[in-house]
Amino acid sequence: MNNRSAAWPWRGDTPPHLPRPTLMPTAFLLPGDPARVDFAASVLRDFVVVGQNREFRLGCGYFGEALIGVCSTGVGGASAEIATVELAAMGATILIRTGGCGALADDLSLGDFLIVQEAVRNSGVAAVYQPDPAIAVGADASVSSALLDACRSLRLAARPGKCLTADGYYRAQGRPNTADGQGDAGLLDRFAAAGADAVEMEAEVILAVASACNVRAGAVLAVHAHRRSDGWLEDYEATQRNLLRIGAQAAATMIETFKTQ
Ligand SMILES: O=P(O)(O)O[C@H]1O[C@H](CO)[C@@H](O)[C@H]1O
Ligand SMILES: O=c1cc[nH]c(=O)[nH]1
Repeated sequence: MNNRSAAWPWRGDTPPHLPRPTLMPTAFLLPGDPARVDFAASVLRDFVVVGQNREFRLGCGYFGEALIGVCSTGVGGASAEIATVELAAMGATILIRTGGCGALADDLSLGDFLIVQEAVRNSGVAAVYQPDPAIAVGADASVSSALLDACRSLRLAARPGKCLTADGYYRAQGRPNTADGQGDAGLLDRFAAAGADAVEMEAEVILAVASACNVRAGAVLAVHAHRRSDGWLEDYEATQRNLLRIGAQAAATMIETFKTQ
């Protein structure tokens, strides 16, 4: 018998998209790329991949005594919305995007980290959760502060700032859609004029959905590309491991902080 609800198609406490861990962490790191989940084995103790369905690869391990989950969101707002809703409904209370971005700000270099304080309003998926464009979509201040502290203690170059979440990678980020096509530098100028230090594809959605689900969320973004100098970080692996290290240290701090309050 099919007794699943179309409105909420969970089988009991099992979500329709994400694998469910037996022991559910309260804090999750959210890379876009499923391959980055496996890098967590070098950051978290006893790291185990729980499973993968579609773009959602999920694993768990320990940072000190803190149990931390890592779950890929896939590319873009639609799949990031699914991951955020399902993790929140499974009991996650802290979500930290650990992703890559294309920098716009001149003071950001390849391999630097941007700690997102706010997303410039742009994503259509985020607008479903916060329709008023005049209302800011921001990171939880305690998450941002824990991320900045983690960068400081790891001696990694980082600064707070604003990202812009695009609902596409090529034209939506001012790129051409053929190898010999023209990009749209004017779009990048408009993004920068609106306050964006960098462009990526999930953060505004995660922050907006997390807020609707009463979950604390933030984001640390590594500068994988620089759209002004046209630079591209080819040797990206160490930076991706540092993304997870920053996120894990901040998540462990958050878990400890909220345990003791
Ligand atoms: O570095 P990750 O987290 O995969 O995310 C970035 O990379 C993808 C584009 O290549 C988009 O998902 C963008 O946000
Ligand atoms: O330029 C970039 C780099 C990473 N991720 C993006 O979405 N854009």
